[in-house]
Amino acid sequence: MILLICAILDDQQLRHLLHVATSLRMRALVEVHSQEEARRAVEAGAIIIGVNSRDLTTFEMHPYLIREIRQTLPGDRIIVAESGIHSAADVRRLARYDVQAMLVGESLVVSNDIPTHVQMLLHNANHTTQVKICGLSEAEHIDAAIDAGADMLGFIFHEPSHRYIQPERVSSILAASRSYTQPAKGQALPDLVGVFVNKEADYINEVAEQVGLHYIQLHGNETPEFCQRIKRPVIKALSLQDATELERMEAYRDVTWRLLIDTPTPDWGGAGRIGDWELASLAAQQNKILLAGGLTIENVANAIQQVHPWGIDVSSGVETDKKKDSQKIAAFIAQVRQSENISREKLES
Ligand SMILES: O=C(O)c1ccccc1NCC(=O)[C@H](O)[C@H](O)COP(=O)(O)O
Repeated sequence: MILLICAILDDQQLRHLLHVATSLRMRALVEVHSQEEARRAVEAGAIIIGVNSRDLTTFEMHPYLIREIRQTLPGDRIIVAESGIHSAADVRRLARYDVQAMLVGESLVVSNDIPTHVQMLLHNANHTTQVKICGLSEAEHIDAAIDAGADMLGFIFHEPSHRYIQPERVSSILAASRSYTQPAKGQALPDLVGVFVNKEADYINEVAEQVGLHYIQLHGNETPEFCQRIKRPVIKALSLQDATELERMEAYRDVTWRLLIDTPTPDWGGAGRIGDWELASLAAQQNKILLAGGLTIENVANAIQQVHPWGIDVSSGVETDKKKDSQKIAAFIAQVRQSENISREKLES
């Protein structure tokens, strides 16, 4: 394998060296550090694209660059995340961006125990469950979610819900969150998810831009065609009534980022009711799903063990009297991580 750094090659050189590599049956890792370089790499025909978070001229780190660049790269390329990969949270973040490989240097060099560090990175790349805390509306609960290691934060833009938050308020509560504005060392910032029910596509795209949402969760009757009009990766919530409905998922597979399996309820979602985990586990065998509906500190370990979802989504289960509860948020996420450690120990024994 050879390394071709986009920043020091013009288009002609890049194409030529890719051609030479292919003719010698070598593979090329084409490294990029901007959207423009990513576009050039794709146009030159690069198959393996490395997104380096480190700016090689200033050595400054841009850990969230990969989130933006990944969304514009075609799904058939092999994506390698490069630089700044230290913690479990860093690796879970990369798993979320569907990168296929990671290139780790510094964190191994400075580690006192390289085998354990490698094991930790691999475990988090392959066996962790993404956690989304949904229905947030106060800075203190955003702090609690980030401190506990939440992977995604959800905001409800559905007016009839008691969890409704005005889009303009999201920026102010994020600005008021100490953990969001000044994350501790080793802490990765979660991605922001906006939850909408049967809203116009233009409105959703506008709110996404205004708030800086990373993902859009569509929780109503939105069709696969509608999902394609959304300018951010879509999480489509589906409430499956029975096994015949598993076919319905297929129509959404190519036009969404993830599917979320929720319990059918008249108010669309967030009702705190457990769904059919057997059905969800069939769905999880076919797709990377988020499991939602009535998850709590008490039942989440069983849910993960039975369903094997890619991620889980909770709202009511981390509330007391219909308000988010920081202690429950922390205990819920701790429970998820503990259940992963138990499964890892089982795998290793
Ligand atoms: O939370 C709401 O009020 C809500 C209203 C309308 C559509 C979706 C809604 N929530 C989405 C979620 O919070 C989750 O995706 C999921 O339904 C979790 O629910 P819960 O059973 O409360 O954990």
